[in-house]
Amino acid sequence: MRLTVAVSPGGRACRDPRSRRGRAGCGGLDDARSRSLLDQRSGLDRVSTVDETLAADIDAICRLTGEFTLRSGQQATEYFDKYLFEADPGLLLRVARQMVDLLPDETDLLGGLELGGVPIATMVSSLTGRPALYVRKQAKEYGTCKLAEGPDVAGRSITLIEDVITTGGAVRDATNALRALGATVEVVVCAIDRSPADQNPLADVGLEVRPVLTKAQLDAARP
Ligand SMILES: O=P(O)(O)OC[C@H]1O[C@H](OP(=O)(O)OP(=O)(O)O)[C@H](O)[C@@H]1O
Ligand SMILES: O=C(O)c1cc(=O)[nH]c(=O)[nH]1
Repeated sequence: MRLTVAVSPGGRACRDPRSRRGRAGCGGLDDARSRSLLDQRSGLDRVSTVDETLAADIDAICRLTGEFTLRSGQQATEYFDKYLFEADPGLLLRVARQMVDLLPDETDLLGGLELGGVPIATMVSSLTGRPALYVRKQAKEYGTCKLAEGPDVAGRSITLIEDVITTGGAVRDATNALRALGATVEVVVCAIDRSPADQNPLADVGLEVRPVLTKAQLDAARP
């Protein structure tokens, strides 16, 4: 089943993405229809295709249990292996389509964070026609010596594209680095936000987090 709904722009601060995502059955998305919906993206009203089983499908393929050390140094008994959805072309496309609706209109560049944000940013770039940027953890030490690979970032508005947010540390580092290069960075769109509910882990750097899926949604989607 495919549903089409009208939504208003905004992110974690001004709308609850849960309100437009459910759990019950949904088949594949129609390419021509989605393209035509994307073409309508302008102004304040957006029309989205709701993917009702995305949370369940992502959870089923990505959630691992065990003992994991996270990037932040935290210990966890669960880990969302984003590469398991990114390596699946259908799932990657479905996540990217949901991200399209979360993008601020003023986005100049889609900044995919190394490594897991890169394939997502590339897919979103392909869907929207907006250029991608590939943001390294550290600048290369040879060749162009760039941290952000792609177009020049000075004076551009960059929306960050991330796979998973836990503490927000990786996104904070990228935000600070890009701002130091002269970019405007105000929003991060992520596939999975597993940070504590109802807190913005990036409020300290003035960044709005717009998740496709939260940990609570993934928990709720479990059979
Ligand atoms: O919000 P944080 O506490 O910073 O944690 C989330 C970050 O940790 C992972 O990075 P990692 O370096 O493991 O990812 P990669 O495989 O994408 O390089 C993930 O891809 C996020 O970038
Ligand atoms: O915090 C992390 O490092 C992290 C958590 C997670 O669930 N998945 C991931 O790729 N990284």
